[in-house]
Amino acid sequence: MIPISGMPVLTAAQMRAAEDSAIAAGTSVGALMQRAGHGIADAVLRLAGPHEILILCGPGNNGGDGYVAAARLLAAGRKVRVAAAADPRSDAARVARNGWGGAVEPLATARAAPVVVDALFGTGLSRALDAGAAAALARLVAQATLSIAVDLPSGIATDTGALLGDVPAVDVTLALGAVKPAHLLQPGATRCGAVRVVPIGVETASAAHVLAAPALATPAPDSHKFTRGMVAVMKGRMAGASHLAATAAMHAGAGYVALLGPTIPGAPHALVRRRLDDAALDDARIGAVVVGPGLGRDDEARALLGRALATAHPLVIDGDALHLVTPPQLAARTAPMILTPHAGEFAALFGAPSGSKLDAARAAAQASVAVVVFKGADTVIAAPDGRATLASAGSAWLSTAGTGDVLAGAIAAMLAGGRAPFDAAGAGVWLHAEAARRAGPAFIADDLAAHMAGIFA
Ligand SMILES: NC(=O)C1=CN([C@@H]2O[C@H](COP(=O)(O)OP(=O)(O)OC[C@H]3O[C@@H](n4cnc5c(N)ncnc54)[C@H](O)[C@@H]3O)[C@@H](O)[C@H]2O)[C@@H](O)CC1
Ligand SMILES: [K+]
Repeated sequence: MIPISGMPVLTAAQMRAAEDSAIAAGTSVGALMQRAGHGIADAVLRLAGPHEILILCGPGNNGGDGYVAAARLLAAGRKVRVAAAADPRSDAARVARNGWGGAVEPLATARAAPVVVDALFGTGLSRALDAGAAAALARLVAQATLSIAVDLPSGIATDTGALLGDVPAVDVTLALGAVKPAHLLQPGATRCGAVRVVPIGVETASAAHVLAAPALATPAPDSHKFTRGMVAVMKGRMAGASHLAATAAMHAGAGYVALLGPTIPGAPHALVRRRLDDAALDDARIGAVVVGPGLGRDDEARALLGRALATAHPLVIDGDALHLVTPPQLAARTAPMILTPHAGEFAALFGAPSGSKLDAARAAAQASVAVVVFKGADTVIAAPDGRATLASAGSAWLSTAGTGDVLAGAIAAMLAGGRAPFDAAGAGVWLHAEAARRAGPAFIADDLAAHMAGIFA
C-alpha cells in the first residue's frame, strides 16, 4: 500500500495500454490478476484484523481480483466468504473463480460481515449497477465496520469521477497499479475514502500526477528582499480581497509585496502601499502581478486589468478579472500567466467544461497558453504542454469568502520566488491546502494566510 502523493494518474484506457504492454512483454493477464489479488489480500490482512471478511465479486477482472484475494485470505487462515451476482465472464476471472475453493453466496441475499470488500466492478464499468446489485452493495457497506473497494468503488466512472448511480462511500480504496482520475475528481473522490496504490508490476507513466509537497527551502544566507521575489497586487474596488492576497504573498515567503492603488495605511506595516502610476508597474524587479481579487467588473476594473495585461510581468489572474479578460487578450501576451478560476469563472471564460475536469483544465490551458488552476474540492492544475496535477481533497472549511484571494497571493509568491509557472501554481495550491489543514475547523481567510508561515518551519 503506497500513499498517492506524487503518483502518476492514468485513465482507464491508459491503464489498459500499460497492462497490454506488460502482457506483450510476457506477463499474462492471470499473472497480473494474481499480483493484484495478492496485493489486495495483504492490504486487507493489515487493515481488517481478525474479523470476518466478505468479498463481493463481479463478472469481470475486478471480480477476478476478488476471488484471488479471497483464496489468499483463506490460505492465511482468515474467515472469509464470497458473494456474486453472476458467473465470471473473462477467462482470467474464471480461472480465479476456480482457484477459490469455497462457496459463492448470491449477492442479493448475502449475509453482512464486519469487513466488506467491493470487487464488483472496476475500470470496465460501463453503466450504473442494476438495482439489485446496487441495493446489496449499499446494504453490505452500511452494515460493515470497514469497507474496502478494489480499484474503485463500484458505480464510479473511472475517468471523470461521475457517479453512474448511488454509490456508498467506502473507508479505503486500493487503486491497482496507478491512481485513476476518479480517485481525485468529485463526486467520486469522496466515495473512495483513503486511497492507497497496490503495485501490480506494470509500468505506469503519465503526464498527470497527484499533487505532491513542494520543496520549501529557507532563504539562502545572501538572499535579500528582491531576490526572494517581489509581488505587486492591483488593488480593486473591494480592498479587503487585495489585502488578503497581498498578506498571503508575504506569508508565503515573498520578499517584497506592494499593494498598488489608493489605500489607507495600517497593518500589516510590512506591506508597501504605492500609488498606481506607470513607474509602479514598470518596476523591473516585479516577479508577479496579481490582478482580480476584489477588482470589480466595471469600466474602472476593466482599465486596471488592461494595465496589468499591458505589462511584461508574469500575471496571476483571479476573481473578477476572469470575468473581464477575453481569450484574444490572453493570446496577445507572451509573459507567463496563471489563471485561477473556480467553476463559475471557468465557465465565464472558457464556456461550460466538457469531458472530465482534468480534460477541461487541459483544454483551457492549451487554448489560453496559460497555466490553469481549475479550483474546487478537486483542484486540477494544467499546463499548456499537457502536464497536469490533481490535488487530493483538502479541508471542506476552505469554502469561505477570501480563501481564493489567499490562494492567488500564495501562487504569486511562488512565481515571484523563481518557480516555473506550473510548479508555482502547484506549490501555491499545496501550501494553501496545508495551511487549511493546520487551521482546523471554521477558520477565516485571514487565519489561513498566517498559517502558511508555520509550514516553512
Ligand atoms: N486488464 C488487466 O490486465 C488487469 C485488470 N485488473 C482488474 O480488472 C479490472 C478491469 O476489468 P474489466 O475490464 O474486466 O472490468 P470490470 O471488472 O470492471 O467489469 C467488466 C465486466 O462487467 C460488465 N459490466 C460493465 N458494467 C456493468 C454493469 N453496470 N452491470 C453489469 N455488468 C457490467 C462488462 O460487460 C464486463 O463483463 C480493473 O479495475 C482491475 O480490478 C487486474 O486484475 C490487473 C490486471
Ligand atoms: K470495485
